[in-house]
Amino acid sequence: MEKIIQFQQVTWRRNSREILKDINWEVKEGEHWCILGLNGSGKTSLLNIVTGYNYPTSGKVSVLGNVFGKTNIPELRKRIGFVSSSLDQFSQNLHKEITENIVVSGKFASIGLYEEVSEEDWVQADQLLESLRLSHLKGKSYRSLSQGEQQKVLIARALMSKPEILILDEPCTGLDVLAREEVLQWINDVNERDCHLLYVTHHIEEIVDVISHVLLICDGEIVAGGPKKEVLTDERLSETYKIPVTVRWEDNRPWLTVPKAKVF
Ligand SMILES: Nc1ncnc2c1ncn2[C@@H]1O[C@H](COP(=O)(O)OP(=O)(O)OP(=O)(O)O)[C@@H](O)[C@H]1O
Repeated sequence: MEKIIQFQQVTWRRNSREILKDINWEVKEGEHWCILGLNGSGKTSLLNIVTGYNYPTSGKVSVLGNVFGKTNIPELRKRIGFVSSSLDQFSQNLHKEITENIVVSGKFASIGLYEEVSEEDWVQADQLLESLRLSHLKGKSYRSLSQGEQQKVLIARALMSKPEILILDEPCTGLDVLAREEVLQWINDVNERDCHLLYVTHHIEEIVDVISHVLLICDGEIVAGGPKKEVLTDERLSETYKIPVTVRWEDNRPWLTVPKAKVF
């Protein structure tokens, strides 16, 4: 089985502080991972190594068969889709655009359309919108969409370049309960493509069926990584979140209970 991501004894140091420590992690073909950890635990730093924005201080990294240090990172990045709230920095441009323009722009890693779009690209965007059940949003400006629809459009945009890895960094932040369930169900359904999800969240109940594996990080170190049912235990999550917690499963989805906390 091909390895999609492989970290071997990876550390990442900044200002003489070890932010990631001795990370050993493997994502294999067909696996979809969720990454959990407190604020500042190192999730973004880890993902920035996958996308080549951070370079490991020591250790070995390979992504999609490319060994870091011997590979063309910009070329590799074209094979990785990324949806994060940091896209907000483009929001002024984004809000004016209509759905299909935003989706097709995913081909060029831009927000506005500055390059010639071929007939083929429009057909692909059209097919994508249809297969993702988003055709009804065509012609509508981004600003007129609900937050849930906006998230779906950004994910569709990331899929336009047919990524082999899709990073979703807290895609449900800011959504109300109903919109969140809709987006989660949609992610669950649409992920029948040859694309490996890396899903970051602070809410374990967002670990829907499609996510097969979980990585727990605490203070830059891996607490556990593996099949979700093995990893999401009271003990390991309590260690990750530094507070006693209990997990219960409902319809194959985990939920967290936190005991009454002392508020200082
Ligand atoms: N470029 C950098 N230089 C110095 N320190 C950094 C850098 N990037 C991240 N850090 C520090 O590394 C630690 C881990 O940060 P990181 O953003 O990876 O955490 P995170 O788990 O993604 O947090 P959050 O859930 O809040 O997004 C933090 O203490 C952060 O301040």
